[in-house]
Amino acid sequence: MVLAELGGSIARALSRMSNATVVDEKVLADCLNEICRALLQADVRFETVRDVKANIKRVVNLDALAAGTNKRRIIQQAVVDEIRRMLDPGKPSFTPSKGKPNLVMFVGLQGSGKTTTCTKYADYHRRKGFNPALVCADTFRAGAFDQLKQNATKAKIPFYGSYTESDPVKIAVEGVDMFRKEKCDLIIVDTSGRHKQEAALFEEMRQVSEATKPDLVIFVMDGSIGQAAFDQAQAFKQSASVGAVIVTKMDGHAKGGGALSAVAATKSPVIFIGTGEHILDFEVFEVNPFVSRLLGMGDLSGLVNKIHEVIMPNNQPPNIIGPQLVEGTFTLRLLYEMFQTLQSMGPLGQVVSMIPGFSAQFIEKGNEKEGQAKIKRYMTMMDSMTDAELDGTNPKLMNQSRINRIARGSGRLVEEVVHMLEEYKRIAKMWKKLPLPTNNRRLNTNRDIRPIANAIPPNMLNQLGGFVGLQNMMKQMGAQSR
Ligand SMILES: Nc1nc2c(ncn2[C@@H]2O[C@H](COP(=O)(O)OP(=O)(O)OP(=O)(O)O)[C@@H](O)[C@H]2O)c(=O)[nH]1
Repeated sequence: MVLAELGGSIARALSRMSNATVVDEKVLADCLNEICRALLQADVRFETVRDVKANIKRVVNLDALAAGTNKRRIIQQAVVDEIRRMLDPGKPSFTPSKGKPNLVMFVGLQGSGKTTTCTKYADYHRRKGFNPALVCADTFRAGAFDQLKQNATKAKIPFYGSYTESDPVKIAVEGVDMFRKEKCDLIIVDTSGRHKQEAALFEEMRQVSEATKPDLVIFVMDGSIGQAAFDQAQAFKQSASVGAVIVTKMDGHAKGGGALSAVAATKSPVIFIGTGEHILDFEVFEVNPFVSRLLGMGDLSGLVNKIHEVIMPNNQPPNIIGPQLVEGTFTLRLLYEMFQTLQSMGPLGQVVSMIPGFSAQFIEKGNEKEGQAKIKRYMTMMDSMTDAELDGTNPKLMNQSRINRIARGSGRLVEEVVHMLEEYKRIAKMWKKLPLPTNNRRLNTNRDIRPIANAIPPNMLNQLGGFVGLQNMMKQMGAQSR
């Protein structure tokens, strides 16, 4: 089960519970069983799943809830909180700060994706304004230096290594000295891996670490090993004072959820995840926005960041979050305009899951072409709608004869129109649920929310209750500023 499927299964279980006529013990038990099954399938440890279930049950005591309490919302919140808790090590990581000589050492087993990840990490920080450099202290694997050299050259990042020197400590010290003199503010040392955890590997890591004194040791781990990540992360943490973890190969692997929760259980913070072989297949990992995206609840701050950071380097954020909300209603026209903007934005997969209502499954990684085609199909069907239908707020408007006409007009099947309308209703429902503003004026000047407010069109911002409304909404969605 890939991550998107795990998120989809949990979201479906919640939606079934939400749609039940009466929420009683049986409905709650069915919902929890379904969620536990999905977690176990993603290779989350049995003990963790058992705790997740027990904690939710403790919070949601249906008998003790006063009449009129919104049980659905309480269950949903309890589930979201528990998934977040499961992935949260409760410990922040060291983060490099600009202008200081930050030194970061990468460790991990052979083939975990360490060398590839070093370059992704360097490139990510360069885009954030750092001046990074790479040192290849992997003298164990023949070809390691060539690989780093190739990656670094492609990414235009300075590198240091040697074909002849066999002492990793010597190379590390020389490389670090050289880049310190060149005033690089993020020096990344790639160390050797081994096929398995063994004394020689840990001894080499200890020596390189002692000689260079890194500010942070990052352990790179292959996410496809699932819950086995617990033992591996624990062993590295104890032997190499690991301060942060990067989990790779989270694309298309069944056990990613298990790996993430297992690492959290060792109280090591996961700071990034690798989602492919390309240099940009690299995502910041923060628990709250990650869980929101996983469950199709969106991640507005991540979305705006992405727009600023990668897709629109000319500083002109596109109007993706909502061209105009008509009297607070999420209409088909709004969805159409959102699709229009999305189509002009290039790589879709990562971005789409940040929009509330779209899960990672809407456009799966590696299936972007199919995702594009789906959006095109939806838009063709919407092109056959009247203005009244596109702007309509009455759910009964779309009767059978209108659906038949739209299918005929767009050359698509009736079932496809029905399916598109169902998707629209689901997304609109999610938007309706976005927490609404309160009048807390004290929060008016939070500069972290300002860039997001700037990226949202004025009419939309008004609908959300202005700056303060947006601020409250982001807080309640659990989004964090980055
Ligand atoms: N699908 C996928 N492949 C990845 C990811 N990260 C790395 N890889 C691939 O995994 C393989 C191993 O990566 P390397 O960077 O060579 O691994 P390494 O840990 O440096 O290996 P050693 O230098 O031998 O210790 C390469 O083919 C990478 O392209 C990822 O996030 N997703």
